[in-house]
Amino acid sequence: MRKAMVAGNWKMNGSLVSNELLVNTILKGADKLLTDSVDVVLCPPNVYLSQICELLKNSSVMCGVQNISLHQSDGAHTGEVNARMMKEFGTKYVIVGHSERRANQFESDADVLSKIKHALQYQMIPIFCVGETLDQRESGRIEVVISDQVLSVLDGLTEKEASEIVVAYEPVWAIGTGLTASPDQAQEVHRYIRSLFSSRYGQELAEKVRILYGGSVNAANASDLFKMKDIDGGLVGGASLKADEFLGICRSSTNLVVSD
Ligand SMILES: O=C(CO)COP(=O)(O)O
Repeated sequence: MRKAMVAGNWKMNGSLVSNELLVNTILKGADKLLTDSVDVVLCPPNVYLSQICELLKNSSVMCGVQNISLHQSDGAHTGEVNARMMKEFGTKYVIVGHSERRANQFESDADVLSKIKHALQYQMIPIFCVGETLDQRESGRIEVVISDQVLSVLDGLTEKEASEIVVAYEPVWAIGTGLTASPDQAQEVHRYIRSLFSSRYGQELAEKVRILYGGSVNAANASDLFKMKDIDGGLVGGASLKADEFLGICRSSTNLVVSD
């Protein structure tokens, strides 16, 4: 059975004061009943990692990061932070291949694969993001784009590594736009992603992989999305900066329809 998961990607937002208020309010609402049924993860900007990990220390809410360096070894890489350093703070998850980094930092599929491998080497779970642009969707290329992104990673992973990652389907046109994919549109792509895992590694492994949806998720639309068979939770941007919205999304995910 797949455990639901909701991860908040704070992107480049926050301050020492606002973070403390946000995390403490989330912690008040994220009781054991909730975190027993959904993995709740907060991914702040790196500079706040120490603060957030400290605030989360005795809770069942987990900490993640938004990126790790492509450079695995310590050394002369000005401005970079590697997986080993993140892990020292107790970081459990790392977002890899987000469309904003693919577009703005020119991260390639090969970079994404390297980062996934670095993360796994330090026992961090990668949240591997894929998704098509509006142009790609409208020109009927969703499956080509998604399979290129997914297979370029699966081709470089062992079966064990593939079983350890989380996938996030984030249609680029739905990120930060208020345009959410409909539950049916999202389910269709999630089912396709799972079928790619299944063709490569068999149904049993594919059924264990968690596939999150991201793109304008909020407390009002989350439960309809999370009811879909292959949607196992969410990767949330804007709404993760508001405690009530984020907790509402986490609660919706506990209604997940999961397979045995
Ligand atoms: O990019 C996202 C999460 O990684 C989604 O962002 P929004 O929820 O703000 O659309």
